[in-house]
Amino acid sequence: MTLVIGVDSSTQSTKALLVDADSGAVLESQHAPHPTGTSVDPRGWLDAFDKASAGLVERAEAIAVGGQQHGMVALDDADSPVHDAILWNDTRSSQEALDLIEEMGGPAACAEAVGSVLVASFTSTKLRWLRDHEPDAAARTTRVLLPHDYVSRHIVGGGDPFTDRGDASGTGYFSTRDDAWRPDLAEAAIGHPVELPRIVASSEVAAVTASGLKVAAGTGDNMAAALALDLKPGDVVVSIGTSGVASAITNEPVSDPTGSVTGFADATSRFLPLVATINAARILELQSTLLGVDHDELARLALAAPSGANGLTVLPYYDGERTPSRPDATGTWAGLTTATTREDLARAAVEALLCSLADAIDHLSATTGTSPKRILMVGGAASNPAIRTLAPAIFGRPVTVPAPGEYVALGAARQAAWALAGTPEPPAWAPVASETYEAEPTPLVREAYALLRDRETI
Ligand SMILES: Nc1ncnc2c1ncn2[C@@H]1O[C@H](COP(=O)(O)OP(=O)(O)O)[C@@H](O)[C@H]1O
Ligand SMILES: O=C(CO)[C@@H](O)[C@H](O)COP(=O)(O)O
Repeated sequence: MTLVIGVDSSTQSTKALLVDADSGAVLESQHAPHPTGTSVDPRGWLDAFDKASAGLVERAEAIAVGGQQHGMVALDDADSPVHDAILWNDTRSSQEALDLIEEMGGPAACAEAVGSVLVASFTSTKLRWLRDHEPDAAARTTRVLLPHDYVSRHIVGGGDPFTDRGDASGTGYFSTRDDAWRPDLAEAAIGHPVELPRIVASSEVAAVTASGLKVAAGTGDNMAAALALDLKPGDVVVSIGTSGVASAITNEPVSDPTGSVTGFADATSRFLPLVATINAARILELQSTLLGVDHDELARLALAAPSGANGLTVLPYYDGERTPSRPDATGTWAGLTTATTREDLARAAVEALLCSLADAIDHLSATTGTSPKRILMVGGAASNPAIRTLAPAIFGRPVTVPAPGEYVALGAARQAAWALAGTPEPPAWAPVASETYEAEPTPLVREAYALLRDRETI
């Protein structure tokens, strides 16, 4: 049996899967936590990789890493980080995003140049922040990597760094349309030329370790999930991890001058327009903590309350928000009374998360011009019974939930198997088992949410 490893170096942890390259069957799975916060020492991810892959690496022929998108890993000429990695969900560079957009000629010109209108998530805005707030660190920066590139290079043990078009398209210095770096934009962001990783196709081996392990290009986590789920045009994936995401595959690049939809490339030769929110699974985590319950009890409470939570509505932009672009936002609760119950509080939190994701699906449909034929739901919080039960009601459509699994890591494993085979198309693996949930739509919940969303302006 030929074995490959797929890795997900995500916001909260590293997950590693040992997978049969021919069938896609997952044989073993391990994980290790990441340092917490939105600005972290990236070497913590290397330690997590070492722990999560221990005992698996020796048995595999190839490996690939899917990683949280956008994070800035700025290195000096000795390959040491000049600063903590600033992550996709750190909003400190929101003003820098506006400055860069203006320098590029406005939102439409920016979307045309790099596929997306910049927000604080994009790597280039973090480089500009470094230039203006940590000039010594910026001056020492010779090379800029993305989180997954940094882990891949650790696996190889040095050498020329590499990445792929999918993750590169989230930097703000890559042209999705032309499929090429825009080194001029990286230079404009940080103030001097920097070395960028070589771009490698998913079907190629990027490097080979001293022990003979083949390392594929790797990609962004959302691109890896698309590869695992074998997405086709018309499918929409909703992912509920630290970030909330709605994404779809298109054959042509997408450019949205309003900035709601980012025009990413995927890990094949197609495109992955995507809407991302900063607040997702943590909305439920916060609610569980405040109520003093675990995930299952939160679900039980939420399902025991009526639709609309007796008039209680939450705008869940707790940590600032990216879509809509409200970097300074905090959460807002409306409709609390002395009759409000614990059940209502749980229900309102679940409905808020789903309404935010329903907005994301609507943005995606409006920009791609197609309504979803199928909605797939993955990510840590997709296993929550209240999320599964209420998602079809809030989205107004059936929702298909693949069997619980690490789909980013599985997509990375499929890329590793693809690079090993060197074929024009990825290996054909059996479709993942899934269950479809249906419910009567509850449009009044979305109407109440939209009123609150549009009433608040920060
Ligand atoms: N049953 C559940 N109900 C709600 N949230 C859950 C459940 N299981 C896991 N989560 C949440 O999912 C998140 C982790 O999901 P994951 O997709 O691995 O995130 P990331 O990729 O951002 O690291 C955590 O915030 C965790 O609390
Ligand atoms: O910023 C984005 C997408 O543009 C996020 O989706 C990150 O890629 C982090 O993903 P998770 O760790 O939450 O899965």
